[in-house]
Amino acid sequence: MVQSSVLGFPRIGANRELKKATEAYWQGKTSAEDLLQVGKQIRAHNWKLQKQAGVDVIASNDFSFYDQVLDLSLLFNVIPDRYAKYQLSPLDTFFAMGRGLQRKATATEKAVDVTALEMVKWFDSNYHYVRPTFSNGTQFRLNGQKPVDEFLEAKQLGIETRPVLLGPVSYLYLGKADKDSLDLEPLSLLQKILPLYAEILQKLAAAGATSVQIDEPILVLDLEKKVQDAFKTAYDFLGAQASLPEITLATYFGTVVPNLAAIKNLPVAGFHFDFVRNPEQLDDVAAILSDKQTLSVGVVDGRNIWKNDFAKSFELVQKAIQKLGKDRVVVATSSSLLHTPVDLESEKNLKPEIKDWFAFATQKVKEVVVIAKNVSGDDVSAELAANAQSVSGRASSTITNNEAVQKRVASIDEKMSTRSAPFPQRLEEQQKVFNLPLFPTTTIGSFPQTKDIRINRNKFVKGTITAEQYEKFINAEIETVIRFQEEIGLDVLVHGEPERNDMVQYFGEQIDGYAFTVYGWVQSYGSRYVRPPIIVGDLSRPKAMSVKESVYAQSITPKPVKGMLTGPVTCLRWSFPRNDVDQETQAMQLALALRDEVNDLEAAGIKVIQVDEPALREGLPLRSGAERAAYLKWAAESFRVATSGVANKTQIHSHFCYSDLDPNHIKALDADVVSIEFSKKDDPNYIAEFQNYPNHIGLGLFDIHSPRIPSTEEFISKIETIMKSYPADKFWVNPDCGLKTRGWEETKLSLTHMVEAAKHFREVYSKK
Ligand code: MET
Ligand SMILES: [Zn+2]
Repeated sequence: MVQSSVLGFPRIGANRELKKATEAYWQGKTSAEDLLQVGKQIRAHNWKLQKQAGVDVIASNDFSFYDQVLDLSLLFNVIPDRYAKYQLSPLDTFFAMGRGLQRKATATEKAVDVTALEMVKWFDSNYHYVRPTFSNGTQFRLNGQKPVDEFLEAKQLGIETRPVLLGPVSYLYLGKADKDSLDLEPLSLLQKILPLYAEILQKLAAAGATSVQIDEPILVLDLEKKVQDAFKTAYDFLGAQASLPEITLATYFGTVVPNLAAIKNLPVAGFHFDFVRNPEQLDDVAAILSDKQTLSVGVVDGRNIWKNDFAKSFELVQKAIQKLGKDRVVVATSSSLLHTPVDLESEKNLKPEIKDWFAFATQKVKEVVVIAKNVSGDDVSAELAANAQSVSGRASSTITNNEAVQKRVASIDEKMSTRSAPFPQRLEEQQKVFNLPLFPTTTIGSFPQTKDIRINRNKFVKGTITAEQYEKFINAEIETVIRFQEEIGLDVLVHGEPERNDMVQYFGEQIDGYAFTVYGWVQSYGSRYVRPPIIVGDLSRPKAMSVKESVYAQSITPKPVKGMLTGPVTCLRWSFPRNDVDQETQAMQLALALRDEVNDLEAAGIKVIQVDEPALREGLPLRSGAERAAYLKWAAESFRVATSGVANKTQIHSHFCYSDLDPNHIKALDADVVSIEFSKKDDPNYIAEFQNYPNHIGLGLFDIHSPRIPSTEEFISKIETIMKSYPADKFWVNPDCGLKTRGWEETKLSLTHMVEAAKHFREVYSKK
């Protein structure tokens, strides 16, 4: 029998139980025990679901209350002193590292004030992990035994699982040195951390685990020789330990072929690779296996929602079987299913024709089993026939094709993607319009999405309030936001985005060619989940999408109000894209829709327009080379197509967050002003990288993921640090990102302090 394997299952619960439980705990409404109980229920549910579907290899330790990388930092005691010193419970230390903590002293507890660790994109996905942060003083030791506890929990339910752990080389490589130890090279800690891996694996073996999945996702990156060599050091060490479970070394989201030398001859029981992204790697990877090693063939996509094409998957798995034999091949998901929504069956509003094209995590689990059964010789003819029908139905559907859109994309030329004057000239014309002071202040767009906003939006969606009532409500919200910004003296205002459920979904709903789910949530970071819209066909904009709200906001204030749009690359990346049309084409279709919107905003009197591209970086192909160069070219071009239809005096802003951004990547967008997430980068080298950025830039001054309120002095000292290597005349003052997840109280104070700091520097400079 060919075995079936699922590398990980979404942990948020079918009804976002995890979000509700963690947030209630953070707000002090429930106890730690309550929270732990919810985690236990979700895990049990997920394991049983997979067991019942007939999956042979089910993962454990794929659950986390915040992030699986942060779990490992807690497990290995990689806890910077600024957290450890408060001696919080392990759970609270964990959350403090993930999201920061600011707590006033009480009769029994000391005050706590600490920012979050850096959060970074997980490869090219929209998931974010908390970056392991190492110091010279880090005391590695095991802190609890989460993987063992969860293995035993499943065992008690009668379910044998395969624990999953992020591997030592990837764990270190994805981390960084803390600001007190900048010379520390994380990989130099390998010898210190390997004994901990051995220890936890021994404990797992003692608990009855016969095999483990160790993820080394960095094997799909360009790796220097010393990183490649670290694999041999690490796995030879583990291979030499007595009584460890068998190791399946897993990697995904790309091809492993350029790094094959690093994993050849490693003493592991088998490998897992992603054959959805790179089916062509089969011959090369099969060639390096020793004759006992198994190959887990990832053919069910862990990153998208399209139904598997069984015929294609069989062909690939059969090919693997021909090379290796049935008992050395495992049929698997390409990666963890963390990146897919939980269950398609919850969706009642999708058109049946379209719904038939999708598979969510619960359906993917079944697909893996069907494929394994079929190659094992079991009769699954009914499943095969249904699958073939839906695959061919999608290919020939009229929903997917719009000729007018295809023609317009073909007509895009150089002129459409170039502003009519270079930046210095545009700036001069813009200064005449805006007459902004030095250190102009602005925000990134959204203001707190209060409960009241959500309640009214729901009422409107359900039809219990009329469109007029809803508009009145939204306008009142906009007015509150405008008045507040005027009051504290911000220079370039925003309308606050109260009408938006989500920055991509809001536009997607107004663009033809998209489909939407009701329950299709996917974890983005911590308790923040997104519900990516699905691109099913050619994309076009039937009418203006954002003009009404922007025009209203501008009508009630003399200060400039930014029009706010989500850029083409971000709309693409934060949707589930089509897999039958290339990404460039989808981005250009979106760019044209946005170009019409930008032009409409300008015509309606909006003088500053921000087109956000927070996902620009995550779309970057993981390896350097032709594919990456091509991406950078079309990504920048799509932004310019969207924004180049305006006059010189219209100021185009853009915004980036969530990632290490290379200033060279954003230069080609030619936006007049960009804002980037910056507050958690305590790295002077990173600031210096932006020194020569030609246009204006605002380096984010506070972390909007944390409720923590920085003082005016803190802002001043931050700005001072940045100014050591950054010119004052290009300096914008703004937060890291939008404020939608924050409360009003902290928003008011943080922004007030930020504006005070800007005013301080204006004074200083007016005296110079
Ligand atoms: C993730 S980037 C968010 C940008 C958006 N304009 C906002 O302020 O929320
Ligand atoms: Zn942002």
